[in-house]
Amino acid sequence: MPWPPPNDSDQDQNRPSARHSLHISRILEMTALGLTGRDRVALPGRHCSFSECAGDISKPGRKVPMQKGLLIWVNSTSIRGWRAPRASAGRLTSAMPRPPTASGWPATAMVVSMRATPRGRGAPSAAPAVTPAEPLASRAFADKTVVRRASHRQAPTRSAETDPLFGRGFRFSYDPPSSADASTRAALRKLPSIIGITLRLGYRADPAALAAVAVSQLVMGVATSATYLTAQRLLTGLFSAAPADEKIHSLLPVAAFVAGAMAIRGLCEAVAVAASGRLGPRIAQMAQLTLLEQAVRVEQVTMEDADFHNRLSTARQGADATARVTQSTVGLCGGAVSILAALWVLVALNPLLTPLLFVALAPRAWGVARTAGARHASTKRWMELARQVDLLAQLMTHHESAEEVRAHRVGGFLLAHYRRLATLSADEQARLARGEAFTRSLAGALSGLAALATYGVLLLLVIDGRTTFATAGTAAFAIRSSMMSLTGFVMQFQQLYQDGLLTIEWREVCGHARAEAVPVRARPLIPPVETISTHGLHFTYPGARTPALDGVDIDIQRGQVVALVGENGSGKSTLAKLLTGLYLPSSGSVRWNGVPTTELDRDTLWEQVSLVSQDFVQWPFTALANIVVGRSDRPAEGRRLTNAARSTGADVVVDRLDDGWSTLLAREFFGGTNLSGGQWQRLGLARAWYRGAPVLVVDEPTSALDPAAEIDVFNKITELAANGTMVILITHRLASVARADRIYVLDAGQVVERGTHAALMSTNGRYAAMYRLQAEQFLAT
Ligand SMILES: Nc1ncnc2c1ncn2[C@@H]1O[C@H](COP(=O)(O)OP(=O)(O)OP(=O)(O)O)[C@@H](O)[C@H]1O
Repeated sequence: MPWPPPNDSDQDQNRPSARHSLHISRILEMTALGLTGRDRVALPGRHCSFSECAGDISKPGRKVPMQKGLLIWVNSTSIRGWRAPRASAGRLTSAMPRPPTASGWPATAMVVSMRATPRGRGAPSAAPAVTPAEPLASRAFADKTVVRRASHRQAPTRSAETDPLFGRGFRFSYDPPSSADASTRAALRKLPSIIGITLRLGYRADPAALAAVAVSQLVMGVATSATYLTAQRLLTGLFSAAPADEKIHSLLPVAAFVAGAMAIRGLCEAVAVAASGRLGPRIAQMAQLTLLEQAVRVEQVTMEDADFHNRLSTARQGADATARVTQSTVGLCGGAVSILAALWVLVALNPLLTPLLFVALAPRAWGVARTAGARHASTKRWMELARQVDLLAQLMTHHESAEEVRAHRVGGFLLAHYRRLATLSADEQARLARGEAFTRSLAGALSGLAALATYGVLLLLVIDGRTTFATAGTAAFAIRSSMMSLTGFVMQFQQLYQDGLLTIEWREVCGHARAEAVPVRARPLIPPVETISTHGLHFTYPGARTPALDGVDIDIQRGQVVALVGENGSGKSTLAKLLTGLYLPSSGSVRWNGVPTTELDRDTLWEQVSLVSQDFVQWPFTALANIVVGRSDRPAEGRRLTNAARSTGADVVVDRLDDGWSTLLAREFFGGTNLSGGQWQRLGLARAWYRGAPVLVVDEPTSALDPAAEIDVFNKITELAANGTMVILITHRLASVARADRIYVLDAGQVVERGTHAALMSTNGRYAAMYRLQAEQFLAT
């Protein structure tokens, strides 16, 4: 179907008006991608020229964060040479030709996947926008297009645009690894990189074992070549016309040499196996540690990104795979040494014979690379589905969901969805197996033909008299041996390539995590913390369309209790995370002692923070560990522990436990027990008290506490403030807020009221209304 000719609106760029100037700048921005105003673009429900669509998707004066996974179809091959747009415009992640289909899309259409790229600052800046009025349509459209693409590859798909359980949570990977990875060339190109990663890790983990492996492989190669060459001398001697006793006399040392060479080869093999067996686990351990070291340093906002999580899962597999890569590399080296030895022998015997070896080896090598590439592509594409299947299994077996699974009879429901998703996964495996079977049979058939051709040529060379029988026999022996080695080599290569791709992913994720790590700034925070303030603070979550915080100005002094109140979703917890440097502002600033958090060394900032978040961690450790983990960098201190437990009521909880402080608080382990919600909350508070930092942030600290405990905790919080602690308190219990030095009322990310309880009550605004509403609940009884 031909694209309609450009219409009048294309000319709008040439007639700028106040309204259109923004659109034109957008077009210019997109031109950086290789698009022109006349390129055709498909938006939900309509096709239009790019300039038209730019007019459609931009609202003058309004910046809308770009949607993750927005797909735009363009009939322009010029996009092949695209560059990433300017920093403000997010990042293009892939461009791939769309296959011609009967759906009316032209074969030249390109699919472009765009993703916001929050780089440490918590939110993407303005980018080529999706129309705010049509976000859901855009999403559905994106899903539909992806599913169409998937069906072209005959991969199993989800029938609906959004999954009934996970909504848009299920996506195919937008990276197109299948075509790129499933080729022999790709495999060979990546091999040095894979081996390089393993060698570097091996050198760091155990240089002695690495050296043992390398030397044994080298000696093995020499021994193998020597075996082949002496085989020729044996054959020549055997077929000579000399008398038998003379033959025996001359061939005995040769035979002894062959036996010695074989023994040395066997010994080297044993050394290689032992050394690589030691090396592999150490390499895997080092890879895991490297990944975890990077992961714990990554910005909070990146940790909440689903894509990063997917990649992290693959990378963890990649770290484990490094042990197998080590074994495969050793096996591969062994095979390669044999093949190289054979090659050397063939060159020495008759250089004409060398191409025969390549002919014999090529088909299998091709088959292996193709199969491994397809498997890896599938693993990447279906990573999210695998996680979701796993999650459903966990929900059915985990004790935390057990109650509701039974009481609400959710088991059957979950099982049905598990079956549905697992079937998709099984279908994908079956599809892969079919492809693999085809590739293998083709490679096998080609391999057989190649062997036939090889021996045929050898026979012809003998018949022609171009080579002796002994030389041909040795060549046949070398080729046969190297083909046998090749079987091992091929299997090792397949394993190595498959695991190696995961290893490459490991390295890339480590690099990504390093890039997204909380930066180490030169400017440390100098205690004591006197003030924390925000100035025109804006924050938008990556991928969100509306800001969570929209121009917040607050000021907190040392020794004050400041309360943040407001309706659900008004931005209180988000503000707390920005105040404590867990997120960085999208714009505006958060300042500690006047220094923006973006400039501060946040490790020194976090030194000053005790945090009890809404969903504080219930560590599956002992009661003692649950408290002292608050100051894990120091040995446990008895007096500090006693004070923290007494101040928060955790001592009463621990007294009732069978093993006191040593009681394991994890039902899933032997001897473990669990606590009630309120008991856990006391422990969470005790952890923060034990940490004893000068800035205390408590987000709904008493939601599960009984009334007496709640009053006690608020009294203790007031005492802490009196001793100089800065307290940021988030709660819906307004009775507890009344004593705060200052109250900020948030609504839709903005501070709408501020002041003391008395001042806010006298203004009779939103706070007063909420307070009276709560008070009436008591008075009504
Ligand atoms: N990790 C996140 N990713 C995307 N959006 C988020 C995230 N966390 C919160 N939001 C959104 O940000 C807004 C503010 O949320 P926040 O948790 O700060 O509200 P809150 O005032 O603490 O609410 P509550 O009283 O229910 O705890 C909400 O619209 C919420 O949906």
